[in-house]
Formats: sequence, structure tokens, C-alpha cells
Amino acid sequence: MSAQPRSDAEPRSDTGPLIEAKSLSRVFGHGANTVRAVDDVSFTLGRQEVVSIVGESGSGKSTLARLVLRLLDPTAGTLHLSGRDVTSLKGRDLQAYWRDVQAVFQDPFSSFNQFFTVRRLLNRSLRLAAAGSAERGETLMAQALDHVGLSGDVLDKWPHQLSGGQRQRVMIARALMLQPRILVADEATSMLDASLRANILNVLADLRRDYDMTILFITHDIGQACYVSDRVLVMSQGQVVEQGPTDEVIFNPRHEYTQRLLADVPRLHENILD
Ligand SMILES: Nc1ncnc2c1ncn2[C@@H]1O[C@H](COP(=O)(O)OP(=O)(O)OP(=O)(O)O)[C@@H](O)[C@H]1O
Repeated sequence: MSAQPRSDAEPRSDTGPLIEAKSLSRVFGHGANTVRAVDDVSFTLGRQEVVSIVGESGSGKSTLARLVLRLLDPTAGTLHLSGRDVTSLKGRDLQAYWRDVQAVFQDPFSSFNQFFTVRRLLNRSLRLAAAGSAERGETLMAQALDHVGLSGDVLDKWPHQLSGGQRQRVMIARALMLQPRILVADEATSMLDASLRANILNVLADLRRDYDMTILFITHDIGQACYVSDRVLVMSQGQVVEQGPTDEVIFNPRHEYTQRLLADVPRLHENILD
């Protein structure tokens, strides 16, 4: 299935990065309780790039993801999408942004309304997609499910009738229906067992090829980051301490923190499947 051209009237730069974050910061709390969750972080996401943000628990990965998703306002810094400043979007403009930038989170069960069948869940998202006719909606749904390897049978299932891997694939299908340009996957494979994890990583990798999609993959596991991504950003205490092409970061880590993360994963490739 090929990506549908998007019809937004907004002028955009087609030569620069898709996403550009400049000096993004997010502070929580006050006084002695101040936490600099994201501290002066700059990076870009190129078209069709898969970029991972990796770091230990509390390093600021999810906060950075929420800033990129515009679920959280930065305390300082700017965010551009295709050259357009999206740092302070509100209302309908923000809704339009969410058509371009979609997310898949760690625990697909908690993202589901337990009283909704898969069909109802997907139908609600189709409203955001402004899919038009019911027929077009059905087609988008079937294509998205097919893409993640699920049949139409799941449409009438309830969340508790699906396995963890199936639930996560439904959530990816939901994001796909909106045909976003960017998918933010925040610990999307963390709760899955090894074989399902590899399966979802491969589904994500296919999205770039089949949908021209850009993926921001957030993980605490540098092994998974290396498996899926072109570039890796390493976060520690709210800051990006190292970033570069995946091979460079793995084979020539410059920062002591990266070296430590790598030392914890002696067999990078096998670790994905262990
Ligand atoms: N809403 C909030 N209020 C106060 N502090 C917060 C809030 N959200 C995050 N933090 C703090 O910001 C820091 C970064 O948290 P964040 O969740 O971004 O890290 P993380 O790398 O994603 O960790 P994990 O992998 O455990 O989810 C932590 O110290 C966390 O306690």
C-alpha cells in the first residue's frame, strides 16, 4: 500500500528536516523540587529516518516524546515541522498536527477503552482522519490491519480477547489509518515477549518503506535502538549526551554513559531475541 498524498494547504519546506527541535527544555516543579526533565535538547528528524532516543529510566525520554507530540508545552525552545513553527499550536491547528504526528505507547491495554470493540476504537480515530465515506473508512481500516498482519476478524473483538502483541498491532494500525508522517513509538515493545518484540520492530521498520514514514523510537534498550534505527540519541539526566549514526554510536561510543549502556548489552543483536 502506498502513502496517500496529504492535502494540507500549509506551505512547507521540502528540503530541510521534517522535525527540528531547538534547545527544547521542560522543567517540572519549583524551588528545591525542580526537575529539569528535558534540558536544552536539539535534534532533527529527517524524512523516512528511524531515530531512537535511548536512556535509562528517568533520563527524560518520555518527556521529550510528549514535547514532540505536543502533549506537553516546552518551558523553553522551539519545535518546527517542515520548517513551520509548531511550538505553540492550539485548537484546530494542533488537531491537524496530530494527524501528521501519531504515537504508539508502551501499554496498549491501558490505551484501549475496555468497553470498546476494536472496530469502535478504530472508528473513533477515523473521525480525526476525516476519512469521508463509511466505505473509505472501512478500506482504511482493512488496509491498516492488513499492514500489521491482522485480519478483519479482530474488528469485533474486545481488548481482553486479544494478546499483548495483537493489542500493540491494533494500536499501530490505529495510528496508520491517520497516515501520519511521523510515528512516535514510546517503549512500544517493552511489555512484549521476545518474539513479539522482534515482530513489532519489523512492523515498524516496514512502515518507513511502505508509508515513507519517519519514526521516533523511544527505548531504554540500546540493543533495540540499534536494531531499528539509522541514528541514535543518547539521553542522560535530561540532556542528549551523544548522538550520531547507529554504527558510529555502537562501535565508537564517545560518551562514558553510552559506553556503560553498551557494556550492559554484550550481544547486541541477540539481545533483541533473547
Ligand atoms: N509530570 C511530571 N511532574 C514532575 N516530574 C516529572 C513529570 N514527568 C516526568 N517527571 C520527571 O522528569 C524526569 C524524566 O522523566 P521521564 O518520564 O521523561 O523519563 P524516562 O526516561 O521516560 O523514564 P522511564 O523510562 O522510566 O519512563 C524524571 O525525574 C521524572 O520523575
